[in-house]
Amino acid sequence: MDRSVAVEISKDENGVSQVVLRSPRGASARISLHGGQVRSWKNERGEELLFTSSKAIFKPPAAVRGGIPICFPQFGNRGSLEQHGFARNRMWVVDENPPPLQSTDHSSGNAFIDLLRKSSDDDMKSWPHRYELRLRVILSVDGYLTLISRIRNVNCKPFSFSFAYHTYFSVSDIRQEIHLNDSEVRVEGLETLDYLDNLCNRERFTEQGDALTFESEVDRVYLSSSDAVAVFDHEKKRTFVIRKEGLPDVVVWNPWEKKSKAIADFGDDEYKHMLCVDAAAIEKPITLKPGEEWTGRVDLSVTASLY
Ligand SMILES: O=P(O)(O)OC[C@H]1O[C@@H](O)[C@H](O)[C@@H](O)[C@@H]1O
Repeated sequence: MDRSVAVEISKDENGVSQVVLRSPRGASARISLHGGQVRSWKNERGEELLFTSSKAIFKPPAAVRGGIPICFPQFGNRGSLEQHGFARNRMWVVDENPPPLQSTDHSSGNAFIDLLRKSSDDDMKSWPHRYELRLRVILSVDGYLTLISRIRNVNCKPFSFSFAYHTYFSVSDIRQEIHLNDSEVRVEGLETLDYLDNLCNRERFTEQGDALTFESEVDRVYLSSSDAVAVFDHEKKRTFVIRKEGLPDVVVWNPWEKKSKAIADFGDDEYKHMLCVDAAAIEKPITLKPGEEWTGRVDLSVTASLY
């Protein structure tokens, strides 16, 4: 594929560069250099697959409420840094000459872009470590989205970090109570796992249900999950499949009614139409010695449901 056709670089309304990837069949993904954040992922019919709040603030430095913000080097408030770390609030650059990635074959016509964030003096004030964070975003011919992050320690001492692809999926209506007979939105692949409940001081519980359905606020970190998790959306007749490598944990978050009202850049009723399911490394932070590199990969696919 002629890469120049599949990848466009332009500026958004705030003058921030953004990259649009297009598949030959009409799917697209838009990535902003603000936060290295995937802002949009559309299928071949032009339907948006990621949620973005109608109250999202697009002016840097705040992260945009929606899409796929990158949480690094901290997840949530589990540390002394700002919530979810600083990577999502910083400017990234296009990496014109990234080191080769062994695992991925792009010869089949996938569109992709490489972004880079290097530690700045600002970062060093709160987190005194030199790092390079590379992100490759790939849109396959089928319209599937792959994000591969590589973090390298370019320091002379070890450091540890947490990481998450904080993925806001767009769903029809998450509320179980309005669906009498069926779970319109449910998550499978987390059955029997232990999780840390952020709503109960991170206490550890074991998932009992066959599938996760939703009737109130959820804020959990599922531990050591299998490498595939699925989000079924009955009404939209589609299923997201999240496959991951190097990312043992899965965050599931929905703020529900009361919390939504307390989030300034989030509409009061928008909780009904979003669900965050994040591939992440949280419980056991990753430690890198000088010169070492870590890779965390997520593959997001969406299929039409068969029911
Ligand atoms: O408002 P933020 O910083 O984007 O975070 C949103 C949520 O992100 C989730 O991943 C966390 O588990 C929640 O605790 C948090 O409230």
